[in-house]
Amino acid sequence: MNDAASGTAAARAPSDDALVRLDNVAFSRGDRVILNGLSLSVERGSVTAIMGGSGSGKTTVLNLIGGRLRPDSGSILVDGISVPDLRTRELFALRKRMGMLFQTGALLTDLDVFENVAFPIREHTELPEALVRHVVQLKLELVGLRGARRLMPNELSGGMARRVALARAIALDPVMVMYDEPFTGLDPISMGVIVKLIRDLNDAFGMTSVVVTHDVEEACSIADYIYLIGRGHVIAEGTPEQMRNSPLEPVKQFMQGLTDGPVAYHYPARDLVDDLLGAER
Ligand SMILES: Nc1ncnc2c1ncn2[C@@H]1O[C@H](COP(=O)(O)OP(=O)(O)OP(=O)(O)O)[C@@H](O)[C@H]1O
Repeated sequence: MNDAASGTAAARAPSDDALVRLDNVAFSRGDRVILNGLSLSVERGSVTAIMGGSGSGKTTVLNLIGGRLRPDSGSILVDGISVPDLRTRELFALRKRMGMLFQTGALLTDLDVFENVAFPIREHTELPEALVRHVVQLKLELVGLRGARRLMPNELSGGMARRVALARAIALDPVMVMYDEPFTGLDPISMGVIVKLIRDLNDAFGMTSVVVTHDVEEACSIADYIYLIGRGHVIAEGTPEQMRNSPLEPVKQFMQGLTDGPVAYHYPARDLVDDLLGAER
């Protein structure tokens, strides 16, 4: 890692130990270019944060890594495997190795905590019931909620629900977990708990974590390496310290939470005057 926060994906020396590598990825939805020449890599065993303004394409990147979306061009390798080239069954197998904690974190509302965590195990394996129970208890113990296993989702606080979702994301012992906005809507204490859990689980089990977030403080406290994306590609990258000290305006703007600056705040739209004077379109 060198010369970071300098604004290009080439800032980090290439490493053979990347679990995920995106190279020159382009992705559009209709006429709208979302990603255009995005390159990044995620080192094995690391916690890597992907930051960027709203709508900058962070969730899209996770969906591309997980094979839920296909790039228009560029390559996406996970553990050396080209994700866009996988057939459905192979993709399914790869996804078992990737835990995902979605932004909405939705637990299945009709199932209790225990059954929510058991769900992916029952879906993806044929483990005998006794072993399923064993695994679920262990996962719940890791997030401190073994005692809450018979509660229903509507009986949980936001922080507890997030922890259950985390236990579910690691139920199948994934090599990598992707977290989409894991801190959103949590009070500072619950946020601190989730930050610590993500870091501790990553380190204790030798996992690799990718965390998409807007939260600068949390990203800096949890991540080994940060990518800031905008305008379809990596604007800057570096360790938290390098990002904090970056002289680049877009990085300063983002790290200091300023709405005015080079990073676009507005979703692309036609001219305001045209909208105010023109007919609805
Ligand atoms: N299913 C979809 N259909 C059409 N456009 C979409 C769809 N999902 C996302 N987009 C658009 O793609 C762009 C990137 O979305 P994405 O969710 O990746 O951004 P993000 O950086 O994760 O944003 P946020 O932080 O607000 O969640 C946005 O402009 C969004 O409107």
